[in-house]
Amino acid sequence: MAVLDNKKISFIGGGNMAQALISGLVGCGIKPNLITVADPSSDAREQLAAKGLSTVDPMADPKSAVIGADIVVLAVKPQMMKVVVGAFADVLDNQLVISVAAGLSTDLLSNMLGGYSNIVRAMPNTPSMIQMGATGLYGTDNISAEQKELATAVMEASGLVMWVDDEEHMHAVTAVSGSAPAYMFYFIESMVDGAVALGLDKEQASALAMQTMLGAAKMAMNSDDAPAELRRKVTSPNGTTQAAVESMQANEIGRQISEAMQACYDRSQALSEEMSK
Ligand SMILES: NC(=O)C1=CN([C@@H]2O[C@H](COP(=O)(O)OP(=O)(O)OC[C@H]3O[C@@H](n4cnc5c(N)ncnc54)[C@H](OP(=O)(O)O)[C@@H]3O)[C@@H](O)[C@H]2O)C=CC1
Ligand SMILES: O=C(O)[C@@H]1CCC=N1
Repeated sequence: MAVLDNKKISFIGGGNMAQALISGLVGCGIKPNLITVADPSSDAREQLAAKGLSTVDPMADPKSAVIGADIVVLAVKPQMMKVVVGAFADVLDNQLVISVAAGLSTDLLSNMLGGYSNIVRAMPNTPSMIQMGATGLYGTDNISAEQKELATAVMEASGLVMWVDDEEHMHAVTAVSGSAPAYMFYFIESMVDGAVALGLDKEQASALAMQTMLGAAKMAMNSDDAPAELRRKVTSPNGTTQAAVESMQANEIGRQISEAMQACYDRSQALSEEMSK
C-alpha cells in the first residue's frame, strides 16, 4: 500500500459502505488519523472518532473534509448525491474523487460536481469490511495512470479489484457483486430455515450452512475444475444430491437467479435515469 502512504482520504457519508471500506483500509495498515469522515449523525461521528478517525459535521462545515484531502470517497445515497456534493464542489482542487454510488454515471457525477472530471466510479460490496470485498472500477480518459493506481490501492485494501472498460458494465458489476452479498445471505437464511424444518437446531444449521458456503466458494476459487464439474463430483448417480439438484432445476432456480440479477441491473440503470432528471 506504499502508494497510499501519507495520503489523506476523506469519506463523504459514514454509513454501511463507508465503514466497510474504512475497516479494509485500517486493516491494511492505513493510519486512522489520515482518514476523515463527514457524516451528519453525531452518534456515527462519535463511534468513528473513537476508532481514531477525524470527523466532520457536513451540516455545519461541508467543505473542510474535502479541502486538503488527496482522495475523496463519495458514499452517500444516490438520491442525495447532488445536494451533498453541491455544498463542496467549488473547493475540489485536483483530488481524486471515487464515487461508490449505485447507478450514477461519471458524466452525471461530473455535472453534479460542476464539471470536475477526476472521477473514478466504484461498485464495492460490504464484505470489504473483512477485506473480502469485490469491487468493480471504471474511470474516464481523464484519469491518469497515477490516479488509477491510487483508486486501485484504496479498493484493494478491501479485497479483489476489477477495472471495466465500458461504463455500462458497472450495472452488471452491481448485479454480480455489489448487491450480491444480499443474495448469498438470502441463500444462507433459506438453507438455515430448511435445515430447521428438517429437525436441526438453528445454531447447528447456521454453522453447517455458512461453513458449506465458505468451503464451496474457496474450493471453486482454488480448483482447476469449473463449478459445474465440482457440482458433478458431489452428485452421485441416483443419490441425494441428484434429488436436490433436480428439484432446483424443476423449479428453475438458475433462471430465477438470472431474473433477479436482471432486476438489479435494470434498477441500476433506472437510478441513473431518475438522477439525470
Ligand atoms: N450498502 C452496500 O452494500 C453498498 C452501497 N453502495 C453505495 O454506497 C452508498 C452509501 O450506501 P450505504 O452506505 O449503504 O448507505 P448509508 O445510508 O448506510 O450511508 C449513507 C450515509 O450518508 C450520510 N449522509 C447523509 N447526508 C449527508 C451529508 N450531507 N454529508 C455526508 N454524509 C451524509 C447518512 O447519514 P444519515 O443516515 O444520518 O442521513 C449515512 O450515514 C450508496 O450510494 C450506495 O449505492 C455501493 C455498494 C454496496
Ligand atoms: O442496494 C443498493 O442500492 C446498494 C448498491 C449495491 C448494494 N447496495
